[in-house]
Amino acid sequence: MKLIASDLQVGYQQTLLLNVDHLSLAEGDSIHLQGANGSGKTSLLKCLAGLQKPLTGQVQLQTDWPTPWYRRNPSLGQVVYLHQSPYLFEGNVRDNLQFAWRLRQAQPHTREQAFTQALDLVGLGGRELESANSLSGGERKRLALARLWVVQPRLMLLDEPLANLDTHSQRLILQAVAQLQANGCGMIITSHQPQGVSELCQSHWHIDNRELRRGDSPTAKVHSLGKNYYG
Ligand SMILES: Nc1ncnc2c1ncn2[C@@H]1O[C@H](COP(=O)(O)OP(=O)(O)OP(=O)(O)O)[C@@H](O)[C@H]1O
Repeated sequence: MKLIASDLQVGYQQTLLLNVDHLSLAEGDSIHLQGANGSGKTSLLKCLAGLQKPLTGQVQLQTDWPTPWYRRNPSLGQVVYLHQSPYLFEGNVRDNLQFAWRLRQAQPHTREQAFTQALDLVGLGGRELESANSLSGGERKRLALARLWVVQPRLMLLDEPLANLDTHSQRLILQAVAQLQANGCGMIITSHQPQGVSELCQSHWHIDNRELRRGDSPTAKVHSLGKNYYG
């Protein structure tokens, strides 16, 4: 599975934030996306996730198998965007996982094990029945990641998952992300804190002067991105 974007212009009405000639995100890729505040990182991730329309250009999802007739949106449960301040559903912690489970194509008998694993991974084990609204900001982010882990997407777009977290929560989040990555999930992760994220990622992209560039070379404009491009 691969997301491919070409001739993309990201922005709002008359405001152009970012030009991208061509990019791809495939399973197994891991990319750290950086850029100044307001440079358009969130907007780019939203365009890639299909949550926002680019000004021009298109984003396509390439799969190795046909989408079943009953699945109107082929990216549902396959490409997941994690918001900076994740939205949690009304109800308890378990309800939030239950919702995510509907998007997972897995045997029903594996559900309880998946829930337990997901909550243990983010340090929320044993708190299934607590109201999601009563969780702290850091715990909410951790639950959102557990929810994402339950889905087991093929591609994920993580928007500042470490922002406003203490070091314990950051470590738990990075651990869960690393496990998804080990399962082959491709990812773009934005973070102003390179510590921990840089080590996880094989590629570094940087938004500079409205262009997407390789982080280690401000002159190398990104054309065909992904694992192979960077060798
Ligand atoms: N719905 C919107 N309508 C108009 N402008 C918007 C909208 N959403 C974001 N913007 C503007 O687009 C610019 C880029 O925002 P975006 O959130 O993509 O940047 P970012 O690189 O993720 O920033 P940060 O590092 O602060 O999270 C900002 O100036 C923002 O005000």
